[in-house]
Formats: sequence, C-alpha cells, structure tokens
Amino acid sequence: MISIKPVPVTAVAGQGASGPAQAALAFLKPGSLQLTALPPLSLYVHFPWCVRKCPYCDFNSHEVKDGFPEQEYLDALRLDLEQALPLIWGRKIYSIFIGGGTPSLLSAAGLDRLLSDLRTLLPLDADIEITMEANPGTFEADKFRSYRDSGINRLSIGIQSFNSAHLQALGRIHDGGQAHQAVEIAHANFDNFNLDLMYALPQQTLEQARTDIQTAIDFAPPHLSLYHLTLEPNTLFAKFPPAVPDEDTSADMQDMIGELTTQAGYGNYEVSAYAQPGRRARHNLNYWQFGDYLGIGAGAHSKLSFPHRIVRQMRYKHPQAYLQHIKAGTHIQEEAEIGRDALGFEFMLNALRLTEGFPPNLFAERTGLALNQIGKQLDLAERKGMLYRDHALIRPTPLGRRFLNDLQEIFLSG
Ligand SMILES: C[S@@+](CC[C@H](N)C(=O)[O-])C[C@H]1O[C@@H](n2cnc3c(N)ncnc32)[C@H](O)[C@@H]1O
Ligand SMILES: C[S@@+](CC[C@H](N)C(=O)[O-])C[C@H]1O[C@@H](n2cnc3c(N)ncnc32)[C@H](O)[C@@H]1O
Ligand code: SF4
Repeated sequence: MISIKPVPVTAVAGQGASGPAQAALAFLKPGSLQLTALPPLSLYVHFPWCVRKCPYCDFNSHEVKDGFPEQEYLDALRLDLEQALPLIWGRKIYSIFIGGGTPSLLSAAGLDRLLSDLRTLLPLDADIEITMEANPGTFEADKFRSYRDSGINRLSIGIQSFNSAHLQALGRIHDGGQAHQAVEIAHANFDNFNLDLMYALPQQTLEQARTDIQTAIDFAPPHLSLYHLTLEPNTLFAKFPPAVPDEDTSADMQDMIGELTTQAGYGNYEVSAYAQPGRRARHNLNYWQFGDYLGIGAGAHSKLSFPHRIVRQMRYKHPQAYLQHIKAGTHIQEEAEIGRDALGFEFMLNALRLTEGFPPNLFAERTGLALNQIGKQLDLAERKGMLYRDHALIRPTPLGRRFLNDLQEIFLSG
C-alpha cells in the first residue's frame, strides 16, 4: 500500500502548460472524496493488431492486412507515457500487462525497446510481474527466449482449445499441434505462465471440453483462465450465431472444470481464474481489488485515484485515430470522474468476482466512502443468501457466485 504523499507540484508544473500536467493539477484540487491512501498502481499497454479478427472477439483488435507501423506505434506509446507521467508522479508500478490484440506480433527488438522505455520512464516495484499475451502461431522459440531476456516474466497464451476442429470453428490461425508446441516452448522458457482456454464452444460436447481442460492441466501451468464463450454484440458470432451447447451442458462443463482443477490443486480465486498456490495474477487481482491502472495505447482504459477523486480515461480506439491524436496530445477520447453514486457499484462489480471476497475496510480505502453508503444493499444481498459478511470479510456465497449478475445488480441501485 502506498500512502499519499504531497505530489511535487512544481515538478508537474515544470512539464509546461500541457494538457496532462494541467489535468494533474486539476485532479489534485479539493473534491468530494477523502482517500487515506492510494492503491497499488499497474500499467496496461495495448497492442491493437491481430493476424485475423476472430468472429467471437469484441476486444479492440484490428486485422494487420499490410503489416503494422511498429516504430510509429512504439514512438506513440513512449509519447503517451511521457504525457501521462504527471498523473502518476512519485508512484511505483506494481505490475505491467502487455495485452491486445496480439502483442506477440511485435519483433523481439520492438518489445525490447518498449520494455527499456518503460524502465527508463517508470519506477518499477522490485517484485514486478510483467505479463505479455502471446498467440500460438505468432511466435517461435527464439522470439520467446528474447521476450524473456527483455524482462517479460509471465506469459499469457491464448490457447482457447487444443482441438483443431474447434479452433477452426473459432476462426483461429493455429491448430492443436501448434497449441501444444506453444505451451511446450512457454514451459521451457518461463517459470510463470497462464493459459487462456474457452469452453461451451460451437458443437463442443462435455467429453471434448473435459479433454481440453485435462490437456491444459497436464502441462501443469501455474495459472489457468477458463472462459465460458460469450456471444458478444457487434461480433460475427452475434450476427450468425453458431450452435453452442445448451445451458445444462455448459453448467455440467462448469462443474467438470471445478472438479478437475480442484483435484489438480488449483484454487478458483475469481470467476474464471485458477491458480496454483502463490501464482495468482498480480495484475488482474489489482483490477478486481479496485486498484489503479494507467492504460496506454489505442483504446486502453485507465482508472486513477487522487486524494479527493477517482478518474477514468479511455484513449481513442482505432489505431489510426490514436496515432493521429497522440502528437497533439488529444489522444484521450473520454475522461470522467467516477461519481460518488457509481463508486460503490463499481467497487462491488469487481470485488464480488473474488471467491474469497474482501476485508470490509478495503471498501473505504479504495473508494473514500463509508461502508454504510452501501449498507442497505449489503443487508438485502445477505437476506437473499447471496452474500456472507462478518467483521473480517465480505464475500459472495455459492448462491451469489452462481447468480453473480443478480448479486452485482443489487449494488446498482445506490
Ligand atoms: C483479448 S484476448 C487477447 C489474447 C490473444 N489475442 C488471443 O486471443 O490469444 C484475451 C482472451 O479473452 C478471451 N475471450 C475473447 N473473446 C471472448 C468471448 N467472446 N468469450 C469468452 N472469452 C473470450 C480469450 O480466451 C482470449 O484469450
Ligand atoms: C481478458 S484478459 C485475459 C487475461 C489473462 N487471462 C491472464 O490471466 O493473464 C486480458 C484482455 O483484457 C483487455 N484489457 C485488460 N486491461 C485493459 C485495459 N486497461 N484497457 C483496455 N483493455 C484491457 C485486453 O484486451 C487484454 O487482452
Ligand atoms: S487473436 Fe485474440 S485479440 Fe485477436 S481477434 Fe482473436 S481473440 Fe481477439
């Protein structure tokens, strides 16, 4: 935990009368909240290109087509970070996540440059976790080794499935053999890595899902993210829905996942996250515990706390728009303070995803509000049997976890 120290205003002002420096000064003015300490601060770096757009994916990713402007984008990221520095002055970076899109399309030299820019500009925590997402089919063993040598210490591989027919139905560029190979290379080079898999895939049977999950477990990855495939609006799958397993089958898949992961010693610490002891994802945990994050790159989101307010930002999503705006310093498309009414809900939306819940004092620490601000909703959730609460913790009950959306909705009416 970082306690609030007076921000060196002269240093901020010394940045010149640029937008971000002025914003930093404005954010420091008295406001309606009183935070006693600032939360851990993570950095997210977005890479917005993929070889091909997957038909189920609603993340900010764009087909590369004729390649992507690597140097221009790396220049933009550096400029973006330099301009954001006044907002995070004096704070150490607790974790870094390089996500996408497909950041493993970056050349080894490009990634090395990015990491050395980050190290030059930011004070990093001694135990920092630096994750990078990688897609099977976009890397070779050599590139992996150089990512590690550049400072990446956690790899998150988008396996999705080991079954070639399902991978094809998902529009992926890799097959089952490449999925196996990717995990083997990761295993040989990284002590810490995560596998992303999805289940309830088009035409998938319970047995096929079991084989996929068991295959993943057999590699003994320190961390697994197992996502139920969702048909997101604005995707090809929403327009032309594939035949996916019915609700009963996907509930059976969920139960099977619970059994296999428990037997193998994984803790299901968040809805979709499973970790071996001591291997929870620092970066994601910080999001769920309503920590701070600065997001740089196209479409990246930030949530930043100041002594009297909490602010969200979003950068322009389309890579071209982002690149055009960055030089003028107008790359932030949306910026807003989170109002007192929304804060309680936003905290609970994240924290209720955690199986073990949270200590009651974390609410006040992260939102600057008293817990009785959401007292009525806590009572209602408890009466409905969806929430457990004692002096040491607040957590969802098994019923609350099963109907998480309904539980979260209770806190919407603040
Ligand atoms: C934004 S992707 C980036 C990782 C990488 N590009 C990849 O796809 O391999 C992060 C993860 O989100 C999950 N994901 C994406 N779309 C999803 C959807 N519609 N339903 C469930 N999970 C999804 C996938 O498991 C994916 O690995
Ligand atoms: C769905 S999660 C998958 C994480 C992975 N399962 C793990 O444990 O490392 C990661 C994705 O969320 C999105 N994401 C995360 N943080 C973000 C931020 N601050 N701004 C924009 N997108 C973000 C990115 O698309 C990223 O690829
Ligand atoms: S590779 Fe990953 S980020 Fe890219 S379109 Fe597919 S799921 Fe989305």
